[in-house]
Amino acid sequence: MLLNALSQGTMTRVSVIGCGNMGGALIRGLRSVDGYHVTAIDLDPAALVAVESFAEETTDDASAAREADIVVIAVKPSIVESVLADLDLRADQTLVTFAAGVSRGFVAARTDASVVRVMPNLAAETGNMAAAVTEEGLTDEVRDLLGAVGEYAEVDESLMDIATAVNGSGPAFAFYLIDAMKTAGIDGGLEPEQAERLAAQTFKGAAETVLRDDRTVDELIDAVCSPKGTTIEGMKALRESDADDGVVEAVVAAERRSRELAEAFTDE
Ligand SMILES: NC(=O)C1=CN([C@@H]2O[C@H](COP(=O)(O)OP(=O)(O)OC[C@H]3O[C@@H](n4cnc5c(N)ncnc54)[C@H](O)[C@@H]3O)[C@@H](O)[C@H]2O)C=CC1
Ligand SMILES: O=C(O)[C@@H]1CCC=N1
Repeated sequence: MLLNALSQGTMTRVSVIGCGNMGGALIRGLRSVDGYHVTAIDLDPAALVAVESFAEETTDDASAAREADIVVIAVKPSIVESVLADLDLRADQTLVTFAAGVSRGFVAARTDASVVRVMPNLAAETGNMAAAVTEEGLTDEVRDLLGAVGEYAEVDESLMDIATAVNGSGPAFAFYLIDAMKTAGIDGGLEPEQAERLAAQTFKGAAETVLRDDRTVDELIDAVCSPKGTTIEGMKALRESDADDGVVEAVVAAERRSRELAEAFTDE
């Protein structure tokens, strides 16, 4: 059946080069959707073992990427150039680069494939990825791929540094905030497992509400705050704290680092 789908062109062949945290998350996420034939490529045998039950093929041979419709590069930024030097892609292939700070032009200058730059995040694994993608080089095939594992925003490449901070690094900031809520729950007497479940599910539910509900965030906060109730007291404490500043500082620091990284990847 797989062979039929491949020969009829209803299956998109995706090669993922670099199957660590991010490449592995994409591979795991694609396993839950139909229509993708995934080849996992990595030099580290342990990385291939970790994804072998989620991919159709695993190999340490990057030339396997010649068979793909879409080639995803998910190696560390410093390795992108050497990976591209060893790849010989065709003009009818699409190369998706995940590397932070590496410009689309830097990659495009080193391959015949058509290039699109994406800033993904780890939630690809559960189909909840938030990704930013450059308008330049974007095809419906890539839109479908990103849509298969989450939501995406099409942005001008000049916005990639801020996107890297907000949605690329963002999961780490959210994990940190969930942990703070969990710790407060434990301090109040909940078991660690209960506190983690309640805190994480609360963030998940709140995020889902923001995405689906037409009300503004301020209106949603109001909906939780009963007059003379509990939330209003908590919100007073939160508004008087430095919480907003801390989040802004985290995003600004990550954005700044993305710009610094970019300076190392220029052909000028
Ligand atoms: N980790 C994350 O949450 C995110 C990462 N990214 C980007 O994704 C890229 C990968 O990051 P991570 O997955 O965190 O790194 P990682 O270190 O977890 O994974 C990189 C993988 O590349 C493999 N690799 C190294 N050289 C290779 C080669 N020549 N050929 C094939 N495979 C090779 C390594 O063995 C490793 O398994 C980076 O460019 C990063 O900026 C983007 C958004 C989020
Ligand atoms: O920390 C990093 O550099 C990568 C890019 C965004 C998330 N992780």
